[in-house]
Amino acid sequence: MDNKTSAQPLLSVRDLRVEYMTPGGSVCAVDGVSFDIGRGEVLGLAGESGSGKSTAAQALLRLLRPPAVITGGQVLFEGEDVLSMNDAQLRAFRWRKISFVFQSAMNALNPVLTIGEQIADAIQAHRPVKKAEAFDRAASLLKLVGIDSSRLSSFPHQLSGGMRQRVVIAIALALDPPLMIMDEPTTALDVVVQKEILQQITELKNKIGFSILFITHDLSLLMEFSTRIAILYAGRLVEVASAKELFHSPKHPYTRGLLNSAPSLRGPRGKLVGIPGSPPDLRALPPGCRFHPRCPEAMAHCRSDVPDVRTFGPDHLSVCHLHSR
Ligand SMILES: Nc1ncnc2c1ncn2[C@@H]1O[C@H](COP(=O)(O)OP(=O)(O)OP(=O)(O)O)[C@@H](O)[C@H]1O
Repeated sequence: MDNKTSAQPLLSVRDLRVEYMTPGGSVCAVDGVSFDIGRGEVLGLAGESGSGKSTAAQALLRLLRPPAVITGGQVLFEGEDVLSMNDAQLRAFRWRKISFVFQSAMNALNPVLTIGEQIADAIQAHRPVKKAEAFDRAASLLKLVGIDSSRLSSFPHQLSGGMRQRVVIAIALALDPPLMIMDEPTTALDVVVQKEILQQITELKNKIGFSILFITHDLSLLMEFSTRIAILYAGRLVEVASAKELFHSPKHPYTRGLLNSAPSLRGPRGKLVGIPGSPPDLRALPPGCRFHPRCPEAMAHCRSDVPDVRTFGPDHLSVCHLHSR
C-alpha cells in the first residue's frame, strides 16, 4: 500500500516515551504520548509548566541531548520512521520537513550578521543556490512575514523583539517545510504584537498550506489559533479534541480547570478559579490517576487505578474514571 496517501496523517506519534537519566534515577517526562497531525492542521499542545510539552516536541526532531533519552514509541513523518534515521538522514530531514521555532529564538540571531545574511545562510546550508538567489528568496520571505525587504541589511539589534521573532519565523519557512513546530513562539512579546504575529502565521498557513504543532501554556491563545488541542498533564495526554469541542464540551476535570483559569475564555464577569495545588514531582508520581490529588471530582478508585482512554465521537478522547461511572 502507498504509505504517502493524503488520507494518512502528516505526522503520526505513537506511545512516545522520553526519560531524563538523572543521577537520582530516571524521570519520565513524556509517558506514552500518541497523536496525529493532519495536513494544514494546527495542533495545539497545552499543559502547565513541566508537563512535558517541550520535551515531546523536541523528541519529534530528535533535538534532545543527554540526559534526555527517547526510550520508546514511534514517530512517522509521511510514513518515514524518524526515530530510526541515521545522522545523515536526520540532517536532510530537519528544516526541510519539520522546522522548529523556539521561544527565545529571536535572541539566538547572530548579532554580527545582517538579517539578509542570516536568512541566506540558512537557505544555502540546505540548498545549492548562489548567494544572489538566496538573498532574493530572503527578501520574499521577509515580505511574507510583513517586514520590508530594506531590512535585509539591518542587524538584529536594529529590530524590535516582534520583528526579530518574525525573522526567525521567516527562517523556519525558508525551506517550505510541511510542518512547523512552534514552542511558545510569542510568549516573550507583548499581547498586541503576539496577536499580530499569530494572525499573520494563520494567513501564511492558509496560503502556503503547512501544518503547525503549536505549544503554549496559554489555552486562550490556542483556542483562537488551533484546529485541535491536546492537553498534557505530568507527561501523559489527558484529553484531545477539536478546539471548538474542547471549549464547549471539555470532558476532563483538568481541562475544565485550565479553561476556568484562563480569563479571556470564560469572560471578564466569570469567576476565575485556578487549579488548586501544583503538578506532581515526576520522581514521585501519585498512584492511579496522576491528577487525582488536585481533582475536584476524584473518586476512591482514582487513587489506585489508572484510567482508560474513552472516546466521544471520532475526534475526541479523554482519560478519566468519571466517564465510566
Ligand atoms: N535536563 C533535565 N533533567 C532532568 N529532568 C528534566 C530536564 N529537563 C526537563 N526535565 C523534566 O521534564 C519535565 C518536562 O519538562 P518540559 O520542559 O518538557 O515541560 P514543559 O511542559 O515544556 O514546561 P514549560 O512550559 O515550563 O516549558 C519537567 O517537569 C522536568 O521534571
